[in-house]
Amino acid sequence: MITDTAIAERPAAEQAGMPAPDAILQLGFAFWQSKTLLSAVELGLFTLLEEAGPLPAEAIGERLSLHPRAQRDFLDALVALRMLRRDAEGRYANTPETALYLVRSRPSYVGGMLEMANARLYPYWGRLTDGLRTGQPQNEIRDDRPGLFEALYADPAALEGFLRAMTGLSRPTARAMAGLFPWQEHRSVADIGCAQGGCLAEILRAHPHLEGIGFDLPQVGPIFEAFAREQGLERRMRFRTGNFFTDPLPAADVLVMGHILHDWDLAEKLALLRKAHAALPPGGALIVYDAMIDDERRENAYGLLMSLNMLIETPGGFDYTGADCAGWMREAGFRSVRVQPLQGPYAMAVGLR
Ligand SMILES: C[S@@+](CC[C@H](N)C(=O)[O-])C[C@H]1O[C@@H](n2cnc3c(N)ncnc32)[C@H](O)[C@@H]1O
Repeated sequence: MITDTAIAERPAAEQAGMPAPDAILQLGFAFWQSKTLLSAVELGLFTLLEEAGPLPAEAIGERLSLHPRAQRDFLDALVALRMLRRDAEGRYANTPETALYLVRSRPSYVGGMLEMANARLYPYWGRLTDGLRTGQPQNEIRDDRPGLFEALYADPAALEGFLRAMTGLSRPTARAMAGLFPWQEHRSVADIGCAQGGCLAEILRAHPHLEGIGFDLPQVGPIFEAFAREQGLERRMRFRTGNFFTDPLPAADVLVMGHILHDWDLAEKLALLRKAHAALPPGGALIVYDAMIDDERRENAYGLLMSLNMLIETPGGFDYTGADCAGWMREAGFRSVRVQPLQGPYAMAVGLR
């Protein structure tokens, strides 16, 4: 995006031999693009276009109750952002990417995460400066409510939205993990803090010899079980209720902790790693995955921003580098610890008991 100011400033900057301000301005206004996409997901635009498209602006406006003043700019902005296509007759349609990932009925849908970003993270990130000053969460638990999961899970719609969001977020990483870990050497896997079960389903589908357990808080059980049935995996993935701080972890050859350690402070992270070590049989493995920050803390902007998201969302959580994680795992007793990239900003740390 090039703003008017950037256009006016660039020749002046170039003439004076100075760097142009474009990158700064684009980053500063990146929320315009982001919120336009998030509103399109909230409105179900991509799903509508898949079911009834291609459609002209007026028809979309009518179906989604958009004000006539907003219709064309909203849709054409999405064309310019490469999220929609417009044909010669002025009808709008999905791109191959939005058709695959932003249509609600598709198993490849990643919009659950964007729905949560729109409903929760977008307003809470508006208070980032308060979080930076106070070190306190800026979400539902800002006013001393018990904890993130207790607050979320008290509201069934928020619970379902959050769990669906986790599936959207973790599916590409789970797919990479399904291909990059030697699953053929193991028979069972337990996903600790499994949410809806999206990660487990990807692993089990790729490796038909494996049996899986999803371990999570009791409120998650019915949603996990419904998802397992939907995936046709109800015989191979079972739910075990438990609290990973106070209850024993399930027995399995491989334990997975995805997006778990980053929710907690250092003492809690170490307690979870020790507990995983104690629960595994000799030769068993722990896989930790997160948007691990590069060891120099210079490159993985997503991982670093995810850590700021933990500042907004939790009392003590933070993201960490692969070297941090490997060090903690060794401290907890794991051997042969290695860190391996998965996809995008994600990496896994694997350690053996
Ligand atoms: C950020 S989500 C990660 C979900 C999933 N592993 C993934 O990567 O998509 C954290 C999960 O941990 C679960 N959880 C939080 N506290 C827990 C506890 N004390 N015991 C068991 N599960 C817990 C939550 O219910 C949620 O499903």
